[in-house]
Amino acid sequence: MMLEAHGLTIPARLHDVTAQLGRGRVTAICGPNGAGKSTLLSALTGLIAPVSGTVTLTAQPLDQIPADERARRIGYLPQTAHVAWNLSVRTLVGLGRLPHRTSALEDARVIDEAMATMQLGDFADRRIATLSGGERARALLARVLATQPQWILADEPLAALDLAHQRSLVISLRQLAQEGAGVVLVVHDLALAMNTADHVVVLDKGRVAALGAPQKALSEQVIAKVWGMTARWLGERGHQALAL
Ligand SMILES: Nc1ncnc2c1ncn2[C@@H]1O[C@H](COP(=O)(O)OP(=O)(O)OP(=O)(O)O)[C@@H](O)[C@H]1O
Repeated sequence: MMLEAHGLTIPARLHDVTAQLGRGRVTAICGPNGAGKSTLLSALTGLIAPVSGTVTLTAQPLDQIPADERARRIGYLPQTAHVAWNLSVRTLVGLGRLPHRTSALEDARVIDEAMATMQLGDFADRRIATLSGGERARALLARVLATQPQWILADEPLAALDLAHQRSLVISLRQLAQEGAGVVLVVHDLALAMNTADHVVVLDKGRVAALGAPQKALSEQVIAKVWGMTARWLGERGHQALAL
């Protein structure tokens, strides 16, 4: 039930990165710009191959898992919100069903559910090009949810969202983790990572700088070393804020 990176190396991007990600929990990948977060996430989906090292899913090398099965098991939300075709929201979300061969009725039920989770009910017939950045981000995430993957790997899924939609997405992602999904998020907001994640991987210049429970991996010492900032955690656990 693990998605594991073993000694991943991609020259100038990742250096000997080893990390174990578990299902049933939310993992945050944090680090400064250029630290290798997006590279690690796409290597974990199998989209880019390391020069050395391997990624395994439940102990099986990712490159030995057929592409359609991989697409069913791992849902990936890239950082860019570019959509090549000006589809309706419902059609876009429906693309998430492509790796499955289920009935139209079942597909429709799952698509409705994914759109409801992302509060897209009113947008079903709208064209993607007419949406705001945050609405588009929610539609792309609904497409990932429509796949019902065991793993959700999302690169900055909260960046374009307003406060209320951030909150509701965090609750949905935590709920999915509770139901057994492995949720892996690239997150810049360290307070969000501290309050939301069960496990944090901190990257710095392509290497793992810290790893573990958020209190440990995002300690004031780690923040000083990796981000070069003097910062102090305030507030109670689960509701912490970072004072700079
Ligand atoms: N396609 C590529 N070819 C070569 N180098 C790349 C490529 N994509 C990214 N890089 C470099 O690899 C390093 C890691 O990039 P990556 O996008 O993984 O960082 P990141 O931590 O996600 O950054 P950010 O917070 O800015 O999104 C950076 O130095 C970047 O310039």
